Amino acid sequence: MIQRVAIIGLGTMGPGMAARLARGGIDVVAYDIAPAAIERARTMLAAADGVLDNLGIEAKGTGGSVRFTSELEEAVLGADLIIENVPENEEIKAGVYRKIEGMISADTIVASDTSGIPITRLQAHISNPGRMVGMHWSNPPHIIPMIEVIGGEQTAPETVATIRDFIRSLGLLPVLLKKDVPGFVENRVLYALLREVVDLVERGVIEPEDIDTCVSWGIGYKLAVIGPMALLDMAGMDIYHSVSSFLNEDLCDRKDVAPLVTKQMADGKLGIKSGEGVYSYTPEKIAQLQPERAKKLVAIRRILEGRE
Ligand SMILES: NC(=O)C1=CN([C@@H]2O[C@H](COP(=O)(O)OP(=O)(O)OC[C@H]3O[C@@H](n4cnc5c(N)ncnc54)[C@H](O)[C@@H]3O)[C@@H](O)[C@H]2O)C=CC1
Ligand SMILES: Cc1ncc(C=O)c(C(=O)O)c1O
Repeated sequence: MIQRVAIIGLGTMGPGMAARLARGGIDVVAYDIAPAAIERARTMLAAADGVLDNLGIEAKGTGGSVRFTSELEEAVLGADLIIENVPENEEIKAGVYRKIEGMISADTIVASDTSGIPITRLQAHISNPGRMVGMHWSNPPHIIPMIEVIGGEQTAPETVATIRDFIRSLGLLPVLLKKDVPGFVENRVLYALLREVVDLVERGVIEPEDIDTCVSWGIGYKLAVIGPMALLDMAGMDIYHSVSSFLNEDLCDRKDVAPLVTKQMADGKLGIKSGEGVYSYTPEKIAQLQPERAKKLVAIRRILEGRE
């Protein structure tokens, strides 16, 4: 029974994850190497809690708790589950595993929120790899209920089953992968789409604002209700066969990072986190955008769950 969870890493994903776990009655101790991240996380946690109220997510039992600490050992002491949530860099993740394995019992489950580093690779950096599993949340983690569960080659079946059941106990949706592939499933689909989108903008086929409208109000809107495999049945496999017979060979299949992305990185234009990316963001715009997006995601989710 998982009752106490340690979250290591409080950046984009950590605070929302902590809020959602606590709402599920879990006691969370959250740590970050950067004190500023811990302070920022306190504000983000409060905001996420407000969104969970708007989502109508009731606290389980008497509700869980979230405590922040700047001491790694305090975070992991007595934890039933460790969620590693540090930058998408294998060496940084490996460093965390090396640090904590002397602090936790050999059978404490260590779950990585990695976006796509194969769990089999991460397992090479921890003792008793059978207790390591992928637990890939989606951003924003307090709103998106689907969590991918990925076993590496050495992950014990009972580890996968424990995390699957834990996610279900929170009222969330575990999706179990049959194979440990780079990017897992959600990000392989997302990155195939993003590769095509960036290519179309880069080639001057369409403006960023217009492709956002096209995708959000076209396939994005549809896919929220009708999954891609079900969409094949709705469109007709014959249509898909005909169109893919000429279109597949024309789709972007680049194996490198698009120049547009490389330039944005070189210019420090990372997006909301740097104030400018594809679009520009003032602090006021950011303060308005995130609750506005949360409100829309909440409304859509209520409808998709048949609660409206
Ligand atoms: N940003 C996103 O949309 C999503 C990210 N992920 C994955 O989750 C993980 C975390 O992603 P983000 O929250 O976006 O990263 P982030 O870069 O926003 O935050 C990472 C946090 O980890 C902290 N950190 C760095 N080294 C550390 C260490 N050794 N010990 C403790 N804390 C340390 C940093 O101070 C920072 O606060 C990554 O593996 C990422 O791929 C998963 C789903 C969505
Ligand atoms: C661009 C991008 N990359 C990774 C992830 C998740 O791992 C997300 C997301 O969760 O939305 C994303 O948007």
